Amino acid sequence: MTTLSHETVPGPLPDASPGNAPGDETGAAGAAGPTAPPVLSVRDVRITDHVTGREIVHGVSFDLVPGRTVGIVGESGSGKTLTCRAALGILPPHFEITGGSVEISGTDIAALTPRQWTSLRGATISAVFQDPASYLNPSLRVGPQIAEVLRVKKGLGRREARRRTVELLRAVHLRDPELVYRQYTYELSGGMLQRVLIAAAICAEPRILIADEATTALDVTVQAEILDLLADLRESAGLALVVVSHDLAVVAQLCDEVLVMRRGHVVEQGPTRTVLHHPRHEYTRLLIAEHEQYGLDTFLAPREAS
Ligand SMILES: Nc1ncnc2c1ncn2[C@@H]1O[C@H](COP(=O)(O)OP(=O)(O)OP(=O)(O)O)[C@@H](O)[C@H]1O
Repeated sequence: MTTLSHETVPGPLPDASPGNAPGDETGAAGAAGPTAPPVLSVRDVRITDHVTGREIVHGVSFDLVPGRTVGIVGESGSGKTLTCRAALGILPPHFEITGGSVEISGTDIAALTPRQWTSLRGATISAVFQDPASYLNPSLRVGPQIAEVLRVKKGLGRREARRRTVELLRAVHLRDPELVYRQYTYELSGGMLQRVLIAAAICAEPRILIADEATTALDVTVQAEILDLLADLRESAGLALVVVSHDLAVVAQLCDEVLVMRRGHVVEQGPTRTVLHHPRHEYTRLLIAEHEQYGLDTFLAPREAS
């Protein structure tokens, strides 16, 4: 992994993902290149809320290959999280995929048994969400919670699981991993917690990581570090990433392809640069205009000249 740097900070003006040469509209090839078979294939997915009988997500499609990143942006309530939860097999109880399909490493998830889901989650597809505290048990030290996942998913013994957990905590750039291992969530800052959660999400070496607003609650500098970390993991482990964000700057920094969602529809989709430089849909233009006040224009301007 590379050293994390505050210089890549973001805020709002990062460049697209590291493998992208200027003008390369196809984006980073990452570990496997764009022609590798997709690890995640979402085809015209529709999601219905059975309480209201209404379709909430009206057809989302994308393919994700190792080492690449797909971004999903859009206003609150547009269906970004539901789409991710559908791919993870964790839709809220009264929601259901009512059209299309999701394939993980070539397997249609509709055919998976609960037992198969259990072995797939964490080991093949994993996720980091916005609120770390809600995914870690506050009454247990954080290290043993990750070690437990390693024991279950990787069959490691107690001592080896502990050793590997400390290694993972170091890999996500926590300064004193031995100490963090023994700490409780309330003892950690937001940025530290988010790193712990990333360590937990990647501990079983998944091929796909979904980061749903994973940096939203963090200040700009910590957000930059976490984004760097995700980019590092993508490069070093060939992770395929799905990044959900309301922040176009985050998407500009990390994603090869972007989907713009509004009210359950994908209104625009394509290589990140094409979408950000030449938005075709009025709503995408609006999103970009909203970001310009934070400096996305300085990201866009040099590219327009190239
Ligand atoms: N557990 C739930 N129960 C009831 N309605 C839900 C639930 N989860 C999502 N919804 C509804 O489904 C729609 C899509 O929600 P979703 O969480 O996918 O949006 P989102 O784009 O991720 O929004 P945000 O950016 O605020 O997270 C919204 O109208 C939301 O209110």
